[in-house]
Amino acid sequence: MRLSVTGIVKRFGAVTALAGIDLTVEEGEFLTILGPSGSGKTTLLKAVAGFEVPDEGQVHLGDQDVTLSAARHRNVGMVFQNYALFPHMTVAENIAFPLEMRRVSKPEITKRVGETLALVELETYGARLPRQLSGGQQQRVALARAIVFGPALLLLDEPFGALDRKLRESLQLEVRRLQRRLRLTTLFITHDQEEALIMSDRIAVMDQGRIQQIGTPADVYDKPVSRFVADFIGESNLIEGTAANGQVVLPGFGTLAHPDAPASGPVTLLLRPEAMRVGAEARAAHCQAQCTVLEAIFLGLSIKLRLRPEQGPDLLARLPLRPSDPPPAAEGSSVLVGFSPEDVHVVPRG
Ligand SMILES: Nc1ncnc2c1ncn2[C@@H]1O[C@H](COP(=O)(O)OP(=O)(O)OP(=O)(O)O)[C@@H](O)[C@H]1O
Repeated sequence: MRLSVTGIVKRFGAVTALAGIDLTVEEGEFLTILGPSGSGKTTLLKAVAGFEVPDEGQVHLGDQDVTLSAARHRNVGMVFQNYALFPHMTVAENIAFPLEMRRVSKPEITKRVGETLALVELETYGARLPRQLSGGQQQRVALARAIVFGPALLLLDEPFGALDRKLRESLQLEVRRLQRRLRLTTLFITHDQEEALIMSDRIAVMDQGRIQQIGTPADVYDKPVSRFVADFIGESNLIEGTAANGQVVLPGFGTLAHPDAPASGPVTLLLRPEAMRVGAEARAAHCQAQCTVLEAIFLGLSIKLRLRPEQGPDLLARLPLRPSDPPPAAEGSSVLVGFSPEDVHVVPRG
């Protein structure tokens, strides 16, 4: 079901946790709230779930205003970081619990628990206790319990936070597959930008109780609307310049004409490490500078270079690597580094 949040404000004493949030999650959409610690993600999720009453604003699920409804009346499934399974109940009993609360008949419960166990690929685990499962399996049980009753909305609060990297990656894909298959409207919270980019239809980037930008993963990565978003998502080089007479002057790199640059005044350019041209490739670039390679970090499929130009801050470059490629630059050597207008994004000033 469609979720819409309008004008939500929540204060805790002098702290404004949410400073006016407007957000719509379309039916079947996977929307991620991404933001640093303290930005208001959990408070927003609680207002949607019904654990926190906002000071201002409304929450609608479909056509229904649920702003003041109790959590148990909202038909919302939830998964948190710390599993929160009932330790004394078996896996099957845990999954049956929301159905029992809804007074579903015994045979129907047995049927639905079986189906949902199969969905999360735990068919043979129904009789186990949570402590007899791995962390990843427990999280799949928590997911099964959250979806077994066919919720209108699924809320996920850092559900993979406690898992190791490999398990986290496989569960991310599994949850996404399941969410797509069931067309579950999903609101997902994370502070992990990589996870947000992998999983989401859209990402809302939050800071200080406000949504700074909302868009597809490609939008927020390629066209951040502010310095904060550019810096928070992915690795970035932010280069300061000054616009005058249709040209941006970049100390040490020369000048660049860019259609999005202002006519005059300060300009911040975003240059992603993978957009940087190094060595022979830099020769045809509009802007160029000789840089010292401070560090060359081998990453398997690519190599990351930390570069020091004669003027301005250090820069990062990431170059793809094939197994037969010779190392592109040694630490301590000097390389030509460059970029052209199509490689950069002008970060709006706000
Ligand atoms: N019950 C509360 N009483 C007082 N202040 C609170 C309460 N809950 C949250 N806050 C404050 O509101 C702000 C937003 O907190 P919130 O937990 O929503 O952030 P978050 O983005 O989820 O952070 P994290 O990623 O660390 O969980 C913070 O400044 C926090 O200290």
